[in-house]
Amino acid sequence: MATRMDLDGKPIKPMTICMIGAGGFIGSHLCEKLMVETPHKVLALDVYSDKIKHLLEPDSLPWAGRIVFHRLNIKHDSRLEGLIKMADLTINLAAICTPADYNTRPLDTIYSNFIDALPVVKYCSENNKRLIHFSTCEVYGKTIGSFLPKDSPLRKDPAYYVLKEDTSPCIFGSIEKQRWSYACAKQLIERLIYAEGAENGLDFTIVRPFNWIGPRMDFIPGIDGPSEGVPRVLACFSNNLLRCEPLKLVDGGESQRTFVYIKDAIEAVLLMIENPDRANGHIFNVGNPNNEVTVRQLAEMMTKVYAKVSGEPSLESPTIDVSSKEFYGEGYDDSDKRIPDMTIINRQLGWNPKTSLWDLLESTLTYQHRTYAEAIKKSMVKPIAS
Ligand SMILES: NC(=O)c1ccc[n+]([C@@H]2O[C@H](COP(=O)([O-])OP(=O)(O)OC[C@H]3O[C@@H](n4cnc5c(N)ncnc54)[C@H](O)[C@@H]3O)[C@@H](O)[C@H]2O)c1
Ligand SMILES: O=c1ccn([C@@H]2O[C@H](COP(=O)(O)OP(=O)(O)O[C@H]3OC[C@@H](O)[C@H](O)[C@H]3O)[C@@H](O)[C@H]2O)c(=O)[nH]1
Repeated sequence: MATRMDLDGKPIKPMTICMIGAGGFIGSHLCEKLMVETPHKVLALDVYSDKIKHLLEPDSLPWAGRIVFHRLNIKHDSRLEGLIKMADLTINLAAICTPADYNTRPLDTIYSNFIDALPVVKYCSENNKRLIHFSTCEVYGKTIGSFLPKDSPLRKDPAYYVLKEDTSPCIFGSIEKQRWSYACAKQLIERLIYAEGAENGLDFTIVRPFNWIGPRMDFIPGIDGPSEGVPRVLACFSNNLLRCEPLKLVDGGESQRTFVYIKDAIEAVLLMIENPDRANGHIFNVGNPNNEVTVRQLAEMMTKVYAKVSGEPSLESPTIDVSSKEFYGEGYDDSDKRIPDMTIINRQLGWNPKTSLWDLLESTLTYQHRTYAEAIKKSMVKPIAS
């Protein structure tokens, strides 16, 4: 492998990375990228390894020995500090991060996103180790524009909705709207990390992902996850399409999101890993401002793309409305609009997303169809009554 150069033309020394939550959606893509394109070593920590099995076995893989899986729960495992000490850099991805949990399991959500991350920050700070911590675009909460009258012309002014790391406020709903338990816990851990940087010199980077999507995201209920489980929207809609059911639009599907392809986003993370002088001390939005849709438009586009990749006709009524109370339960609330400002990541790392929403849905739904269609068909064949 040729020596890799950083953005300032300096050779990059191979490093050891302690990746917590390596077995999840983002972790699996990051591990893959690090194994295929770099000489870095990964200590991969998670309670699950299914999504990175293809990187761990067989022993004949070209990167064998550069990735080692440690099955552990960071809530209670004395090996954590030792593994952080063995590494040059720690990346913390571990979290409960599906909205269906925020209002129904608020304690687990707060513990997972704040309390369980505390020792990771502490061990990094005490041992002078660099930390890349995964936060979320949800820390912005609702836009300022959402509080303006519906017909206010100011709603069209980007100053009222574009989300900027260093100037936008964090606006959450009331305490009984437990949806915000996640965003609030993430915000407090960001503040703690920032304070460790300011008071104790911790070298940190905070990542705020804006709806990264792609293969291996979450699970398909009843196939590789619980039948009653509610994953994030990509997997919910994929599940509906695979089962030829209408896609459920929560509260009319009016909320807006920008979606970025996981492979584009992982490029940004690799730049952070390999350019510490440019990434340390920064908070980065990572998203694709050009891929904005309402959830209803997402449903319509996914329906069209799925018909194309599966060769199956779409339903006559491809969507159905459902209230948030019915779908998520009491205490749900929503972010209205999420457009990331890209100035800081562009200036520091020169990163820009490349893939259009149509293209990323085409590759992702091709994967979903190839991976799940047969299993779904089998699960839907009802046993004949004797
Ligand atoms: N995917 C996105 O678009 C997105 C958006 C915003 C923020 N994020 C943040 O990025 C991070 C990763 O997200 P993801 O989409 O890969 O989620 P994910 O659920 O697929 O991955 C999280 C992983 O962490 C592991 N984990 C959780 N608690 C653990 C513990 N106590 N000990 C060990 N492992 C534990 C889980 O088993 C899982 O494999 C999270 O912090 C999430 O909040 C993701
Ligand atoms: O079947 C569904 C699922 C979801 N939705 C809607 O689709 C939108 C997106 O829902 P997602 O489940 O992807 O989650 P959100 O975008 O709200 O939050 C996510 O954002 C960033 C991360 O921190 C987390 O991964 C998650 O909190 C929401 O408005 C939700 O109400 C539907 O209309 N139908």
